[in-house]
Amino acid sequence: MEFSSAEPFKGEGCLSKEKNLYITFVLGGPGSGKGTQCAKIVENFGYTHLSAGELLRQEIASNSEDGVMILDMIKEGKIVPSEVTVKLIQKGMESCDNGKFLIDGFPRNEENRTAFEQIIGAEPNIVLFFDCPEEEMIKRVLNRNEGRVDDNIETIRKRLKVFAASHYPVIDYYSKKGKLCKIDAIGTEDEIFERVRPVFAACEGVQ
Ligand SMILES: Nc1ncnc2c1ncn2[C@@H]1O[C@H](COP(=O)(O)OP(=O)(O)O)[C@@H](O)[C@H]1O
Ligand SMILES: Nc1ccn([C@@H]2O[C@H](COP(=O)(O)OP(=O)(O)O)[C@@H](O)[C@H]2O)c(=O)n1
Ligand SMILES: [Mg+2]
Repeated sequence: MEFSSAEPFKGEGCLSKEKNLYITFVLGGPGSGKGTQCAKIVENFGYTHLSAGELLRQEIASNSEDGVMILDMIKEGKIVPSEVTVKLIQKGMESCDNGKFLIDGFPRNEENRTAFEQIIGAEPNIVLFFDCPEEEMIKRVLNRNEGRVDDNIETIRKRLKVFAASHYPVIDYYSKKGKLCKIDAIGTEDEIFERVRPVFAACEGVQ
């Protein structure tokens, strides 16, 4: 486990002036189990879960100005312009008293990463990366059954290509900073959570 950063981040951004932020980015390909494990982390460690994809889907559902553009991008498996996504994450963070956030499905590329740093003015304490083989991710997404427009084989293939092309620089960046915690995402949901638990249990004492 390459992970060292346990201190809460006290930066210059508007959010971080108001409260101690403790931010975890949760990364992994489509179907790697990010949302499933986030629910368990929330249950056990009291974090606020902000899924970038979910925030974007809510924006589509609310018929906002950007909704049509976001829907087009999601249908094609493309990454929505970072400013749009980061503003939604910012709203989610600001509307919450708790400073402990799980930011799921973000940053998906370097542009996402730098936009977060610029707009929020904070960086993550930990980055979880769920490492899962493509065939397993395809199987899980096709069985997901949540009625999502992007859970079909054609869009999954596109999303996997985007993932393969864009995630590595982000992972590498946080690995070099000693913040990356890579989790083997094969196994039952409970088995995987037992790999996740120690990461958060180790931080309990310093929050
Ligand atoms: N360890 C696991 N083994 C088998 N299926 C899983 C596992 N974890 C999650 N799933 C299922 O796989 C699908 C994708 O999981 P999800 O948490 O939505 O992944 P992600 O948010 O990374 O796309 C869901 O239907 C979920 O119930
Ligand atoms: N940071 C992000 C996260 C999601 N998205 C879009 O939202 C889609 C669904 O993201 P998601 O995180 O809900 O998907 P899963 O990995 O959970 O299957 C992605 O394929 C992108 O089109 C984005 O553009 N930027
Ligand atoms: Mg998800």
